[in-house]
Amino acid sequence: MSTPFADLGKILVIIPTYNEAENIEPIVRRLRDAVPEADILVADDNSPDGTGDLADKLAANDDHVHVLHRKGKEGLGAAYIAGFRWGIEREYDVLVEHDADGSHQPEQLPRLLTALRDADLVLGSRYVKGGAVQNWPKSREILSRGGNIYTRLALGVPLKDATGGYRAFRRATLEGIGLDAVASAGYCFQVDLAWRAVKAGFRVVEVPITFVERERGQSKMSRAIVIEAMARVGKWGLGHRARQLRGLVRKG
Ligand SMILES: Nc1nc2c(ncn2[C@@H]2O[C@H](COP(=O)(O)OP(=O)(O)O[C@H]3O[C@H](CO)[C@@H](O)[C@H](O)[C@@H]3O)[C@@H](O)[C@H]2O)c(=O)[nH]1
Repeated sequence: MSTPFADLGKILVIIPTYNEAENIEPIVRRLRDAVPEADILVADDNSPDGTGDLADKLAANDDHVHVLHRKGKEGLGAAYIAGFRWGIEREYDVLVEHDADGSHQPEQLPRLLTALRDADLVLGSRYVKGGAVQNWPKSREILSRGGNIYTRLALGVPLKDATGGYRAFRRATLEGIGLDAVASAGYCFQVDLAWRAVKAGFRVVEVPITFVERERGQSKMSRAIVIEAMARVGKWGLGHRARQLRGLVRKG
């Protein structure tokens, strides 16, 4: 039987988890309902609350669900890189990033996949027309909007939401940007990948999503993650501007 996204090939949704015991079952169920042909990979960093065991139980009852057990908490970026490698080895054609906590709505995944037909990377965007955030503390929204302004100024990327984490990649995009070179551990990993894709000339498209603040469990956002992002993006920006300047001098 043909499925709505059969033309895109094999789809893998990667869910990184650290202490998401209350969230993992409902999010997997919603994803399975929203896009039944997609496989799911839970990339768990040995969560003390038993998320990995719960994911194993889901996998035991559903061939579409898989679990990657990692040895300990190494950050969101490292968990995604491991998940991407797992999916690339198994020749998935589309690899999706998806939070476990309900911030990303599985029901909006068809929108991202539809847009991927004419793109190499689709970013779920809170800050394009039609996008939104729901129930976020004002401080978090200011941090997120500020982070995106900082990114645009530093790197000159024409993206409204380069920090968001709801995305669909073609396998060729991940292969083309070279995962070996990605060193960001925390959420700045999102900027890192988007920027590399833009620089490499891939078609990057933003589609509106509604990001909903989690109801259960806790965000892993920390001061260290913010500092890593500011330092790395600032450093990349300086390098980028220096290269531009050298180019101008050479031309002049
Ligand atoms: N395996 C693993 N998973 C992790 C880790 N840190 C966070 N996660 C998982 O990554 C997802 C997002 O983590 P949260 O801590 O809930 O993220 P957030 O603060 O809501 O941040 C979200 O929005 C940011 C932009 O505003 C995004 O940059 C970020 O990627 C994420 O989507 C959740 O499924 C969480 O369990 C880690 O070290 N290891």
